Amino acid sequence: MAETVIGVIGGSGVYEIAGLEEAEWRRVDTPWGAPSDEILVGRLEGVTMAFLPRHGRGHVHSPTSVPYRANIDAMKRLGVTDIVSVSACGSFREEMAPGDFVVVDQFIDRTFAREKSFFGEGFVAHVSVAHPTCARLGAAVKAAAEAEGIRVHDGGTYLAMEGPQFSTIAESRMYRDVWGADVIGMTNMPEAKLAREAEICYVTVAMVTDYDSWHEDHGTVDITEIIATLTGNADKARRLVRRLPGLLGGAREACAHGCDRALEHAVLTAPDKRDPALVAKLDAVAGRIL
Ligand SMILES: CSC[C@H]1O[C@H](OP(=O)(O)O)[C@H](O)[C@@H]1O
Ligand SMILES: Nc1ncnc2[nH]cnc12
Repeated sequence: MAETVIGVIGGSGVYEIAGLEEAEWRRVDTPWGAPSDEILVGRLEGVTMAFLPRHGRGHVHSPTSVPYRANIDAMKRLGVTDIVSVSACGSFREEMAPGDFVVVDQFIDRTFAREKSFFGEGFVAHVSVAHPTCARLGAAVKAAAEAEGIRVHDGGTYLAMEGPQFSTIAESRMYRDVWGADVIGMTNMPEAKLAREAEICYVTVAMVTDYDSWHEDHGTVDITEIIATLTGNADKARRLVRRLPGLLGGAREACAHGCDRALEHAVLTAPDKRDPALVAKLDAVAGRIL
């Protein structure tokens, strides 16, 4: 059995978590550049946790400029086995109201200005993201939310847009009525895809802040209202996170859904054709199969 190391990527409004023992902010260098910030590493109920504020403390990185590859690589270097992303989102469903949490299980990736893979020329690999989140981790975060009395929806499709502007009314209606998305945000892609490439279990807890711009009774998206809702959501998120060590435990078996073996048959480039420079950069992400 391997040791569980829980990684938490905090989104807008979630820039720290309190209560970790032996906690220290650690700088982690990666071949993909610097992560969004230092990573807070500590222990909770005997389980190691690593917390990274996605936008950096002080909210420095835009959704487009977040160094997604460096963030996931840094988590891997720290031994993280399970990543929980806590992210603000807009809602396309009446019943997914501001203040509710949604355990996301599908994505529509509409981002277009980001590096989306660790692999490429000289080391080509294709992983499956048909099931982009880990069902075991999803069950744990749902249980954690319920234990904290948070209204939580089990399953939902997250549309990842490029941003930083919010959607037009026409886009908002199309995402909801034609594409069937449930929530919208700007950051969880390519993060989820990169976590899969790095063989780390990943799940998104989407924290609803607004009804985007489709809802006739709620007007259009308004950043002031979002920020007001964010504050309450962030506190709930921190309470949810504190429940995770108890639910996941300190030791873990191989993931039943195969997230931790995603690279098993994924690499197509013949060993003698691989680019040594790229292989060197993959020491953490693909170290298990190299
Ligand atoms: C706070 S408004 C929009 C901003 O919030 C979300 O960030 P995150 O996913 O990191 O919580 C959304 O994706 C946008 O980046
Ligand atoms: N309506 C929205 N669209 C995109 N990202 C968001 N984050 C929070 N609300 C959002």
